[in-house]
Amino acid sequence: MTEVGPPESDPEALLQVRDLCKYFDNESGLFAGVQFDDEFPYVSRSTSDVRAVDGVSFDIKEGETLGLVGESGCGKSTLARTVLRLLEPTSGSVYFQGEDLAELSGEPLRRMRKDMQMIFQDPQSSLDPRMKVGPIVEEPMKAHDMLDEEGREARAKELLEKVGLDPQHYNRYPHAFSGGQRQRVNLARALSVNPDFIVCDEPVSALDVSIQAQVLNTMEELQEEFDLTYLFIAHDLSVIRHISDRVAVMYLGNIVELADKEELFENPKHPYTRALLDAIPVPDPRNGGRKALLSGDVPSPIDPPSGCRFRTRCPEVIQPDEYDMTEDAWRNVVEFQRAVERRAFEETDPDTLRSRYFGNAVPSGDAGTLLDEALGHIERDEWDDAEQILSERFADQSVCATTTPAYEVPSDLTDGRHYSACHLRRDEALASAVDEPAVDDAARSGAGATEADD
Ligand SMILES: Nc1ncnc2c1ncn2[C@@H]1O[C@H](COP(=O)(O)OP(=O)(O)OP(=O)(O)O)[C@@H](O)[C@H]1O
Repeated sequence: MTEVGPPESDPEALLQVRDLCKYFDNESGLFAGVQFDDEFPYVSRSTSDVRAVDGVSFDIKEGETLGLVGESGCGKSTLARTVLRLLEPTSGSVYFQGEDLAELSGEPLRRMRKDMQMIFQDPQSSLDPRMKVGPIVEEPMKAHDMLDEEGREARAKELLEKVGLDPQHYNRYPHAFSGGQRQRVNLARALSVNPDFIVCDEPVSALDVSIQAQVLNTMEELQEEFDLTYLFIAHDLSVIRHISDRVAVMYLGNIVELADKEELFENPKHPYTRALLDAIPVPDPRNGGRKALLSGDVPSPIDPPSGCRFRTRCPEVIQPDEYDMTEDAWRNVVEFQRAVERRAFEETDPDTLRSRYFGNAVPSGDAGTLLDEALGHIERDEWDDAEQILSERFADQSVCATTTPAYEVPSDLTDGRHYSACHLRRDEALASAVDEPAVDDAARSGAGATEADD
């Protein structure tokens, strides 16, 4: 396990998450996923764990909204549930108001949970259709023995009004409300126990765009009025931009970038963040609606890439030190290696492949010899051998594969900190650490980078 989140912790933060991991066993059965070794103790770690959250660290300050964004399946919901200890962490720690949640159980944990509420994506299924909305809002108060019956009803009505609903609708059933209104009922329910912190897991994703902004505005007003702190999860960057103070970008179980909102959107430092921003739909249809999308699939969280998780799709993966290819020749090698790995073509003739993939720049020297060997294997239909040469001698030799990146870089647009898990930022991180030697240990010693351990 390797810590790959922002390294420093703010002791004043409301929530401190440190090196948090949540792995799921992907198989069932007595010996499923267990590897047998020749030596005692004979059994080592599970080989089929889904590493949904793998070494995540961040803080959330009181009163702020941290946006958490990433593609479907990157681990956002698992992270949220593990932070709230609805899921037991595999390792790592979560401190809330200075208390280690792992140390709590029974009544103290229950009390702490009152201060940490969650709102889910689907307002339809999170409301019991057989219950009227008044009692739905009162339910958490009842569970925590808050107020008497009359007091709870009065508070429920007051909260319905605060979230923008008619308190007269206390006796209506959820089906009588629209999607946006149902999400407002969820908000009222979460607020009923007077929490400090709310995890909002895609709360507006199921709503029409026109309704989304209204619900987001209400959430901002409530934050102000009730001194709330939000962890706000969304895959939609425009929603994240609307509501967040700071933004964390997640990819395959890791946080790859974290910065103030303005800094992140205007000055993204991680190629994955840039790719996400480039994929935002462009309103002008003459631009084709969307700009470049990421190529390739997200790798499996069961066997994630070593080093930087994004390296197998990264357009800017770094050339191994041992070669001295031109920028174009290296890009061509990367593209060819990925095409061979995906078996993206059937052509086997070396000259045709050379002109198709290396028209503008062919590697020379040792790299050229290796490429010739790989092309020879393809000509003989030995695809696995070609793939092995290209992966082992090129992709796996990159610093992006051998070392896990974790850098603190200067924030150009705001006073906040800017974390970027990308080796392209190493020099920047080191230079800023030299300017301000006391700032951060993580930006030294390979700027927090660690040898890949997988
Ligand atoms: N109970 C589970 N058992 C095994 N794997 C799981 C379990 N829950 C989640 N996963 C896997 O963990 C990874 C992260 O899932 P998670 O739902 O946290 O992602 P997400 O970013 O919230 O996605 P989405 O936006 O689609 O909800 C995925 O590969 C998912 O298949």
